[in-house]
Amino acid sequence: MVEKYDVVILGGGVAGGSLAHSLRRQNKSVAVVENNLFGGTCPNRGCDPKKILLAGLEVTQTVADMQGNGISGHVSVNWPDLMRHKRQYTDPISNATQHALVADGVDTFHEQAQFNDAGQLQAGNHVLEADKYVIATGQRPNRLPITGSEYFKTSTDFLNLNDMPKDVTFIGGGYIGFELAGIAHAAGAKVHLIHHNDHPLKQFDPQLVKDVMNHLEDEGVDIQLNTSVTQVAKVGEQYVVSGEDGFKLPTDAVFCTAGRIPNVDTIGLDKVGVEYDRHGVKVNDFLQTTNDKIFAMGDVVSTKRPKLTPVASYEASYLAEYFAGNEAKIAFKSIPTLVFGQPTLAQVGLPASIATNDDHYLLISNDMTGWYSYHRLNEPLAKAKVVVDRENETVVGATVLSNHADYLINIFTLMIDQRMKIDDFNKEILAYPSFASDVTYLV
Ligand SMILES: Cc1cc2nc3c(=O)[nH]c(=O)nc-3n(C[C@H](O)[C@H](O)[C@H](O)COP(=O)(O)OP(=O)(O)OC[C@H]3O[C@@H](n4cnc5c(N)ncnc54)[C@H](O)[C@@H]3O)c2cc1C
Ligand SMILES: NC(=O)c1ccc[n+]([C@@H]2O[C@H](COP(=O)([O-])OP(=O)(O)OC[C@H]3O[C@@H](n4cnc5c(N)ncnc54)[C@H](O)[C@@H]3O)[C@@H](O)[C@H]2O)c1
Repeated sequence: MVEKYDVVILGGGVAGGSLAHSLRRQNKSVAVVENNLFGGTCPNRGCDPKKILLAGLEVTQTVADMQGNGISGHVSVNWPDLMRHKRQYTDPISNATQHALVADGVDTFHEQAQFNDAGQLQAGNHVLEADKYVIATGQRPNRLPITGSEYFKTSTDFLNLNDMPKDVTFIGGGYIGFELAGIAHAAGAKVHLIHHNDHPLKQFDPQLVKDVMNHLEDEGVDIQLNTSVTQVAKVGEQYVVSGEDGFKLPTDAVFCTAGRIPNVDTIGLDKVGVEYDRHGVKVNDFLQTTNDKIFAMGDVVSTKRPKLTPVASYEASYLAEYFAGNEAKIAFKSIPTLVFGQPTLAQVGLPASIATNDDHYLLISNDMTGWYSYHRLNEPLAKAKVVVDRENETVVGATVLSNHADYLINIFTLMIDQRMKIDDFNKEILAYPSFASDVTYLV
């Protein structure tokens, strides 16, 4: 029997779940098909569990920074306890998310979703038919196609490690490689981070990336740039990572952190004429695919924009409005991006480099390390670069490196999106002393 809906959503992650709830508020009949954990990557195996495990780094680093400044005695991470702390949060997520959908009147299917030859959606033994379909199947970890790739572990494995190995290696210096390297180091592992060229974290300000790397190296993390890994072999209980020019590294665990690939290959897109490339499903300015009944949103979309949770939610909100009859094109706002750690590196809007070649912009750089807010906890690194549009007297870009860069970058994001005049911002009465009140000294 064919089950009919207004909208069927493939993938019950951040984007899929959020759209389903919004569509129920419009009294539309909705089904969500999820083949793994409801809630998707972010709360189960991404942002949230990662940030809980980062607590280990935050606490140990803060105590270390404060030695001799009123704090004595070191603390260490008990990984199994920290993992239990994480699981207390993550274990209930999938069931709770599915129950919330069901309670809202959404039909949920715990099945692999795939289009069939008739253009309907097959979900196990169920055949679902809808006026509109939305692909929100996200991404999965990339496995570099080298000899021994079967030995690779992924970010999902890392976020579920029962015990922290003594020596761990990450291949790929992107967001995930850097964030997990910081967590593993704080948990007591000897950490190696191997990157194939000389610009890891290529989306970020190169000088501040250098500061992050110097800091990690001072802490004892081994960073190998310009090293292409060609093989992983199992030797006894260990693994040996080999690369060009005789590179050899014995280690206890190898995590492939060399990017993520969109889940486009197993959902029958060719049967319904939906085009995609290696970055994901191709969409127009209405998030519509090359089949006008089928839309796509979130990480699975082919785009150069950062693939992040708030972007997935934003696209879900856009589609809810579009399906309600508001047919404006999607317009993106500034997207702040962060590499969480101690320090955290955060960026939004135009990069600092733009101001070096264009007189239209003024670059204001500050080393905030000695400032009150950072002196308090004796933070070793606190820097900010703010790009100002000279004519309009507004902030158009910012990069921040500090343990609390996430607070500041959100303030700069608001200033950019609201096109707030710097003078107007400086007239606000903000709680003092706080990171936000420091912004007046940064612009
Ligand atoms: C380790 C890690 C850390 C991250 N940290 C951050 C962070 O700090 N901040 C941030 O903003 N973003 C972060 N992200 C990115 C963030 O998790 C994603 O941008 C977000 O989850 C995207 O939401 P989505 O709904 O598009 O995809 P997902 O949340 O991945 O949801 C897609 C869902 O579709 C399901 N699915 C796939 N194929 C099928 C199929 N054939 N049938 C049925 N279901 C299917 C999947 O199981 C999944 O549940 C992180 C990601 C990772 C991996
Ligand atoms: N804090 C956050 O917001 C956050 C955190 C984690 C993940 N994410 C999201 O998840 C996505 C995926 O993260 P990611 O770190 O896996 O991807 P990424 O694209 O950021 O980084 C992958 C890195 O691996 C490198 N690489 C590629 N091939 C390699 C090779 N053969 N050898 C060595 N290095 C190689 C790339 O040059 C790149 O620097 C991000 O783009 C982001 O959207 C966000």
